Amino acid sequence: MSENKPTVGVIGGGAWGTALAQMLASDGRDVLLWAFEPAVVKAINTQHSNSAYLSGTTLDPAIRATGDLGALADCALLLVVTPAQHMRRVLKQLPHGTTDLVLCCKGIEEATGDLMVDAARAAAPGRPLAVLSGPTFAHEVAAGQPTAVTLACEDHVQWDRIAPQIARPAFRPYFTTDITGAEIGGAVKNVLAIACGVVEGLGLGQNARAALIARGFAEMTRFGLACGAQAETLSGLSGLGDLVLTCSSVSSRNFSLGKALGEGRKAADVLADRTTVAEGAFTAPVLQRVARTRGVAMPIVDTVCALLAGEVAAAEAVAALLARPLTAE
Ligand SMILES: NC(=O)c1ccc[n+]([C@@H]2O[C@H](COP(=O)([O-])OP(=O)(O)OC[C@H]3O[C@@H](n4cnc5c(N)ncnc54)[C@H](O)[C@@H]3O)[C@@H](O)[C@H]2O)c1
Ligand SMILES: O=P(O)(O)OC[C@H](O)CO
Repeated sequence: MSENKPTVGVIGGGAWGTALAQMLASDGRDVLLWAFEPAVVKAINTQHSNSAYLSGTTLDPAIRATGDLGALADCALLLVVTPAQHMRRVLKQLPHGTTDLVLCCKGIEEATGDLMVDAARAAAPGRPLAVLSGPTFAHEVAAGQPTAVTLACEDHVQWDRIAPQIARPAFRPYFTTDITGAEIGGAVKNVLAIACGVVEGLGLGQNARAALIARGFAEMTRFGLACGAQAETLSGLSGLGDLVLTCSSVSSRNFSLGKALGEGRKAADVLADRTTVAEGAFTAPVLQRVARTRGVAMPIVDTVCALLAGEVAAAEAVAALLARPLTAE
């Protein structure tokens, strides 16, 4: 056990929770990771691996796993890395405490339309909340490759508590107090990445993908501003930065879902074949609902919703987008 550095807890043993644990352990600190599946707990503790969600990485022995959320009670900081739709239920099982929760999941809660921060506030009252989001493929972070993120905090006091525990030579957080903006960027980019994957699956070329990224960013910005986000956050790491990453690579589960749709597969079939999460598939319908309530036009998001629901074929969906009335940029 490390003598000087407090143990950090990670809630969620998927690719991202495991990669964050590996990154956190890289300065010799102990990390306690809660995983949902007993087999993942066992594999981390006995084989120092998580082949179910992050294959090919030998985990630092300073990472221990548990299936008991109560075991995290003494951790100095807790990173929350469950899928968005499971977060509220998991946090309700966490013992009461005043340790900071750093929310690392990207999505909007389907049942309520809540951002993660609102769901977490209700599920774990009394805990200070921060949001970590940005262009972060898990396998690259686990391999120690340079990565920068937005760490949205309530204030400088919270930042001073959390940032030193998270920053590493190759993992660089940037400060903002715009928690809403950091959340919205991460949630909306997943839906837009599905659209970019469709373009790839249909073989429509690089011009079309760049157009979708730019017009998608316009949708993200309209929605974010309507929800009180700051433009600087939306054009930063957690917004535009993550949008560019996720819209450019089949390493993205959202992009690869879209690619499969473009190739003619049904969303339900693609998702049934996976154990990993494509958050955009869950966020898209609730994002559409909230955007309509707020009077925000999001035609690309609408198109993704129609595709996911199987209401339209990919080629028709693209044709309909291109046939919209000409307008100002
Ligand atoms: N993978 C990445 O590169 C990455 C990067 C940044 C953010 N994120 C975000 O992190 C969050 C977690 O994604 P991930 O990639 O680590 O997951 P993953 O796709 O690798 O794994 C799925 C996770 O879901 C969990 N799970 C399944 N059923 C559950 C249940 N009933 N209750 C609680 N947990 C359950 C599994 O234990 C596993 O941890 C998502 O919101 C994702 O958008 C992922
Ligand atoms: O694989 P995706 O599409 O969930 O993207 C992972 C991360 O959010 C990229 O920042």
